[in-house]
Amino acid sequence: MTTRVRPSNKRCAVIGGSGFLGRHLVEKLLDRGYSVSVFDIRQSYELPGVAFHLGDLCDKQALLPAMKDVSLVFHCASPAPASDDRGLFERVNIQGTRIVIQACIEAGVQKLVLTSSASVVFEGTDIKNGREDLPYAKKPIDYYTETKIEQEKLVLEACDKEKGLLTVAIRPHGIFGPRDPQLVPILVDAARRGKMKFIIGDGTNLVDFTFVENVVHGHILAAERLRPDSPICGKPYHITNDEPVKFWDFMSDVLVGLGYAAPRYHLPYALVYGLALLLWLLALILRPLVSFKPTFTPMRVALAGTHHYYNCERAKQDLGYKPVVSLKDGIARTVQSYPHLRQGA
Ligand SMILES: NC(=O)C1=CN([C@@H]2O[C@H](COP(=O)(O)OP(=O)(O)OC[C@H]3O[C@@H](n4cnc5c(N)ncnc54)[C@H](OP(=O)(O)O)[C@@H]3O)[C@@H](O)[C@H]2O)C=CC1
Ligand SMILES: CC(C)=CCC[C@@H](C)[C@H]1CC[C@H]2C3=C(CC[C@]12C)[C@@]1(C)CCC(=O)C[C@@H]1CC3
Repeated sequence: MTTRVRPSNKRCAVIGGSGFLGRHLVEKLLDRGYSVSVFDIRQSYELPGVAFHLGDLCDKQALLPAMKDVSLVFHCASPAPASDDRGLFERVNIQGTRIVIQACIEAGVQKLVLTSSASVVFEGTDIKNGREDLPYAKKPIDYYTETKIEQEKLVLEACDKEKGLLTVAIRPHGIFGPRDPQLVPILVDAARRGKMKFIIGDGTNLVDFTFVENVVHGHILAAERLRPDSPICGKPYHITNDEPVKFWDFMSDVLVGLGYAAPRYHLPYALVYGLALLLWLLALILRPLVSFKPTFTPMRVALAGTHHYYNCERAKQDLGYKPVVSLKDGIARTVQSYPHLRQGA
């Protein structure tokens, strides 16, 4: 006779646990006494108390062992937005998420916390203090966002008290912090190539950037409050630093902190957006002959030149969320963590 071990509520799995956010989440979960299984396509570190399971999340048979005796699953895996590969995003974020949900049900997992994105409502035009009830973008800015929308819908619709699976989605925005492979490295690369001299637009557009430990805090609060009788079941939550900042001030603080000059010269938004669109079209037409990846994509120009900041009152009310690290401290800790990206290093 086989006895099924009752999943302990301190055993969890982190899908995407080798990534930037995933690893910070794993570290905090360990601090809080959880034992953690990581499921990822790669292993990027080793830590006592963490069991790694390597595989593609689209493969249910590979996923199931990572969910054995686990009551809580965090799903924070996704291909990087910069890959711009529609087929890959659809396979991993949509089909793969269906498989994650099926695996959770089969393995008897009780709670699934998805890392979604605040960008699921962003269409490239201003969002000021956006709440969770804004409609999903009808024209998402890229394939990544298009598939993040479908992914979030799938996870929230899977919330079913009768079947015993409770779900919630966290929507962070502009995550930054130590070990981030995107924001600071892209910025420094642009600065080193002399492309960070210009401010797109008048430089007053406000944006949310969120220190990674605040994003982790939001995930853990959501997981611990997810119960059959709680109002959070099947809902999305914005998690930000709750300190909207001028996009170009944030970029300047990071650049200056690393020893680079802050951007100074203004370029009209419409001109840069038009040029980025032209370059993107050119890259598309020439793709069979030459492959080049422009730094200025329409999506990046929209992110750099519009307001996009979000209200996180719902998370404060329902999750008891409050950022644990201020923007100023987050920037200082981030800058300190990249000695190899300093000017002259
Ligand atoms: N960074 C940000 O500013 C924001 C991120 N998010 C969301 O947060 C989550 C985490 O992002 P972040 O930590 O930045 O991303 P990372 O790329 O650092 O982490 C994602 C991890 O998932 C892995 N992965 C990708 N595809 C698969 C697959 N098919 N099977 C198993 N593992 C896979 C990646 O491996 P590999 O690196 O080899 O691809 C990587 O280790 C994502 O869902 C993202 O959409 C939301 C808002 C903002
Ligand atoms: C708030 C939020 C969603 C941030 C996302 C992070 C990235 C998309 C940005 C990180 C570095 C940024 C950057 C640009 C656009 C947006 C980022 C990629 C530029 C390409 C914008 C145009 C420039 O002048 C150069 C910038 C380099 C850095």
